[in-house]
Amino acid sequence: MDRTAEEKSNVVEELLRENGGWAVIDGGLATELESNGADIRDALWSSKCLFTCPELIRKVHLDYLEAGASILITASYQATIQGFLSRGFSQEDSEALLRKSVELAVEARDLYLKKCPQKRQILIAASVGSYGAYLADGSEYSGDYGEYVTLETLKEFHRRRLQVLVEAGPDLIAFETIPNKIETQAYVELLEECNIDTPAWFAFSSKDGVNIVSGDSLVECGSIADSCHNCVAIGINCTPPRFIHDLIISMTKITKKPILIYPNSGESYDPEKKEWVKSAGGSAEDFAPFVNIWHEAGASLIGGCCRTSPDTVRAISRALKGGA
Ligand SMILES: C[S+](C)CC[C@H](N)C(=O)O
Ligand SMILES: N[C@@H](CCS)C(=O)O
Ligand SMILES: [Zn+2]
Repeated sequence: MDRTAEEKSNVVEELLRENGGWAVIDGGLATELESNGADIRDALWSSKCLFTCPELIRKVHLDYLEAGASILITASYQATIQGFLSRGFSQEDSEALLRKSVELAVEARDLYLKKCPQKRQILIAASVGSYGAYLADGSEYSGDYGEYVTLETLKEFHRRRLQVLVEAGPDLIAFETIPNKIETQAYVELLEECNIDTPAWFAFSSKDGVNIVSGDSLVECGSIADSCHNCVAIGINCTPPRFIHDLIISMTKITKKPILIYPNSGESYDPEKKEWVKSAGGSAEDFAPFVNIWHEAGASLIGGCCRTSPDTVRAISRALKGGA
């Protein structure tokens, strides 16, 4: 049965209510695909797996559900029509690959619920990575697109991709690793212009605990997201754990919507080698002891991003249940 626009927009609130005020997002999908043997050192990054090993994506989604996640983020972060076309796929096949990312997560949810004795709500969030992710040069961590990329360029870039993902029926759209104000604005305008009624979250990335990675103001970008009718949660992803607390405090000042955080391990990404490099930031396992502090500070949706694993999600889940 089709859900009404109002039912659709309440999914996050309902999940939080059912769960007692918090919910666990999954961990790094790409990271776990790599840990399972996938080679994603490629311009399409993890979205390459949509045509090379779709069954592995389904397995990794299942592993995250078994670890305690209630929200699965699809393998579409770097899946774009332009990226697939440049690899020789037709328009039709490119759109089918985008839909496939949502279908794989839905299949994992169905498989999990079939064998899970305790039924629980599980949401599918369709990942939309930035234009910088598509460029495959790590520019989602700088937000520097040069002077020729305009608001209109970005809207044109994302428009059909967003429509196809929405038509595949996810519960949510996850705008992730948003690096700058212009792309935030592009997403908000597209949701409106395309009459999309699927709820969305806006997750920004930061490398200083104050602003988002481009240097644009978190307060300003968060407020643009907050004023968007579709927006049901705002937060931070793929950011070192040591910055998270201050960022949550900043966000509590600009929104009453649920705050989400899913940090990375604190390592740095080398876009040329497509490898993560150890830094003083520590390891993913280190952040589980902080999740209750982050929850008390105002975050209600908590998970992990790059270089986190089902073990991270298990530890987050245990900590929030009071077992850490
Ligand atoms: C979130 S980053 C690690 C994704 C990969 C990057 N866009 C690249 O293509 O190198
Ligand atoms: N959700 C993405 C990473 C965003 S930085 C993935 O792991 O595939
Ligand atoms: Zn990440």
